[in-house]
Amino acid sequence: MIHIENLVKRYGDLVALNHLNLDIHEGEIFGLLGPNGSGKTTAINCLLSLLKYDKGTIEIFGQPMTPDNYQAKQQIGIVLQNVAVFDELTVYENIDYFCGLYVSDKKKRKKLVDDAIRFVGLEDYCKMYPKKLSGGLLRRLNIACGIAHKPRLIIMDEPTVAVDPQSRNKILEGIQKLNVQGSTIIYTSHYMEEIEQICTRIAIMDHGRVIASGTSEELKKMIKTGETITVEAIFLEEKHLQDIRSLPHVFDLHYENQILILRCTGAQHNLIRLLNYLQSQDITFGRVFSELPTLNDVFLEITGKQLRD
Ligand SMILES: Nc1ncnc2c1ncn2[C@@H]1O[C@H](COP(=O)(O)OP(=O)(O)OP(=O)(O)O)[C@@H](O)[C@H]1O
Repeated sequence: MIHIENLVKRYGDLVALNHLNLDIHEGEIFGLLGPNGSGKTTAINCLLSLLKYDKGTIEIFGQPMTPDNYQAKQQIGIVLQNVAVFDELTVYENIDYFCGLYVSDKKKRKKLVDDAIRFVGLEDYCKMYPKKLSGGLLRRLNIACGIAHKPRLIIMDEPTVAVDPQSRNKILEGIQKLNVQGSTIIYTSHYMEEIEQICTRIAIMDHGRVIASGTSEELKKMIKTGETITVEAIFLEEKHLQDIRSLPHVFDLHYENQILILRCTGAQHNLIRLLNYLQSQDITFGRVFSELPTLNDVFLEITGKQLRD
């Protein structure tokens, strides 16, 4: 459905997209995950022909995407980071206005607007003006305005930034529902939990290019980390650290402020082996937990830095 090849976008000397390649297929909830400044919004803006780029090609629905490709634009719904609604119009009127840009038939439009209102759970707020809405409700309105015309492709750029957990869950559930109803979705975020929860395929971006892509499971299989074990309130001497470092399957050890963090390759009994060792040395400790790899581990291993700022 979307083919982006070798896309380069510069802002003066800054290279925001550095030979970006992306393929997105019909039916996916495609997640673009990356830290602040990695180029997600720039990529979306180029895809929508809102920004001129320096090099590369973008195809959408099998045609080149250009500023005057209105046929393609009609089939796209956009929910951008900044809420863009009219303060002079009520909730209902706002959604009706945006839907009216695509659907002129009044009867058909009424049904679409009603569907969108139900969809984001704004039934009780139809007559309210945006200024009276909380941040979370305003975001939901922003989404309803972007998706009411039931587009084939929906692009959402960080729709949950600064949203309360209840609204966030509602938004995430809604995105999955839209996908089931037939829309392909591109979802950008720097929240890896959200991306993991809803996306069927993920591209991790850093410095304007894709550094890894696949399903969440595929991405996690690409890395060495199979398990991260944390032990709190533990006092260890250098000799212990050396012993622990040489336990089977341990490939990285971090010890600071009496917290031990061990990264192990995917193997059974890593935790038991560590606990047996601590017991054999009469070492006391507080909380212990073992975690499976996260997308942050994928990012950390590939780039050497955390996904979060
Ligand atoms: N209009 C602009 N002029 C100059 N530099 C820009 C402009 N827009 C973005 N940049 C820079 O381009 C890089 C990519 O920014 P972009 O907003 O695409 O990243 P992002 O991954 O969407 O980040 P965020 O999660 O913060 O939205 C950053 O270094 C940013 O500072």
